[in-house]
Amino acid sequence: MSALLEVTGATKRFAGVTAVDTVDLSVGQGEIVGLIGPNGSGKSTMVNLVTGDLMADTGSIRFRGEDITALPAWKRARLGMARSFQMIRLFRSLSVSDNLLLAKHAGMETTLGDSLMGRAAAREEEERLRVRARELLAWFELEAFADRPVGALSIGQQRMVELARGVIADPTLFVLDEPAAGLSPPNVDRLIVLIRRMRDEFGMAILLVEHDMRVVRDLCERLVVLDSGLKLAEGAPAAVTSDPKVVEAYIGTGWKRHARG
Ligand SMILES: Nc1ncnc2c1ncn2[C@@H]1O[C@H](COP(=O)(O)OP(=O)(O)OP(=O)(O)O)[C@@H](O)[C@H]1O
Repeated sequence: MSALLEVTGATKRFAGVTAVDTVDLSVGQGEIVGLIGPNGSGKSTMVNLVTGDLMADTGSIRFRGEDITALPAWKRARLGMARSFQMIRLFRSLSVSDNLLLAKHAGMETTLGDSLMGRAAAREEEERLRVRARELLAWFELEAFADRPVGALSIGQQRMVELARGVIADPTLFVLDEPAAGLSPPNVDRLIVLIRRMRDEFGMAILLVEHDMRVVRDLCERLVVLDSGLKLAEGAPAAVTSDPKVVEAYIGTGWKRHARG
């Protein structure tokens, strides 16, 4: 069976720096794959190549059997790709509920859709969307915050809103860029449970960039390690995190401490 996502030989250079160097990466249907590596190893660049926020200089990307190498981010989103960002990107002055509704609208051809469906049908669609947003807010235990501006929420709650905002688009692949960043240990525990449930209940595959080794080891079925833009290792988390060349790449970065913790 072909992979859901198949990146072949992706390369991205920035003035003198090869941030990602001929990297292959695949994610299967419903699989949770972790992308790890020391600071500056190319993880964010790789994620941006997958989502279309950056275009690869060379290499190809296939998603759901389609060549998406030249597609912009919004077209990849429409094909079923969602993402979260390292620095949370939400509309801080808008309510939690409106952030979800806007996310779904961004994936719909609203103007064209309205005229094609007629106003009654558009209203029905709007109502369906509101019901789905309420369901998801309950799923993420955010109902009590539905009408609050996002900016008034804690970082942990904002991370949950980001996840809900991705899930409302019904993605087949959700790309998460450091979802545990800035979370307290109890919130990291909760995040691990929720991400696994997202995959199990909604059937989506997850590509995860993460520095927190507990998250990576608890959640991921496969790890891909980058170092200086190159793929250094790939495999099951236990084998990869004890691989001497992976440990060596991380020496001096503080990761060994996390890895043992
Ligand atoms: N827009 C850019 N312009 C120039 N150089 C860049 C740009 N983006 C990334 N780089 C460089 O590419 C390399 C890889 O960076 P990238 O952010 O992808 O690494 P990372 O593994 O995500 O790092 P971190 O773990 O610190 O987030 C680094 O040397 C970085 O300085």
